[in-house]
Amino acid sequence: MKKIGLLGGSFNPAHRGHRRISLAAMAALGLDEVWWLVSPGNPLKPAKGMAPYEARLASAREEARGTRIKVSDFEREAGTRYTVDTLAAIKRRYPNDRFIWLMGADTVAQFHQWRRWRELSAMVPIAVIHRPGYDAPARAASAMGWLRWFVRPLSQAKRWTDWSAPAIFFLRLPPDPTSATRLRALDPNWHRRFTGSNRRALSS
Ligand SMILES: Nc1ncnc2c1ncn2[C@@H]1O[C@H](COP(=O)(O)OP(=O)(O)OP(=O)(O)O)[C@@H](O)[C@H]1O
Ligand SMILES: O=C(O)c1ccc[n+]([C@@H]2O[C@H](COP(=O)([O-])O)[C@@H](O)[C@H]2O)c1
Repeated sequence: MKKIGLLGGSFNPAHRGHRRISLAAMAALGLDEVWWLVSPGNPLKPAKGMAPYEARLASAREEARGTRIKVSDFEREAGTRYTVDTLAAIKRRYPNDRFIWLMGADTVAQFHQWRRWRELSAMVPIAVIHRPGYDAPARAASAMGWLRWFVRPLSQAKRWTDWSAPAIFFLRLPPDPTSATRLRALDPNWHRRFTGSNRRALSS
């Protein structure tokens, strides 16, 4: 049995924040691996401004290099877009492994808009990762009205495989202020580095 953290994201582009929180979560939760599930398209985000899938995947591979982070195109392969469907498919395909869903505190505000989010919460434990500026809004989020009944103390975090879902806790890791929004503002054409002839030049 492997213990695996799942970090779903747009990775538009992947950045040092993703890498840092994944490595810190690995240590805090005793994970064997973290899988970055590169989303073909977040159902709640506009397609406009989303770089091509291959570029996002390539940026994630570069950022994850040399670690136990595995970059996965599972959602593209399985044809799933909603996390509840992705988790069902992953659990079917890897019945002997244990999974925990990792998400930054900023995503909790919209969690009540995710498809069948209560059902999703009953499928795997959830670790909410500290993100500067988002912790208080996360605790006050709409979904927390229900999820708060299932909050676990951080002191039990390493024993998450003993828990039955729903189970959620707030993981305080060294904060990292990096965001893809900011990186896109600095370099709107970041994806060119990972596409077409540039990509071939880089890898040769
Ligand atoms: N610096 C960070 N600290 C904590 N969590 C983060 C950080 N960056 C990203 N995450 C989390 O990683 C997951 C994937 O994030 P995503 O690919 O959307 O990056 P992002 O920087 O949040 O992008 P954008 O600014 O475009 O929304 C989400 O759960 C997000 O909350
Ligand atoms: O399942 C849903 O309804 C749903 C709605 C919004 C976001 N998600 C997932 O949330 C993860 C984070 O997305 P993002 O774009 O904020 O990086 C990613 O795995 C998305 O597929 C999932």
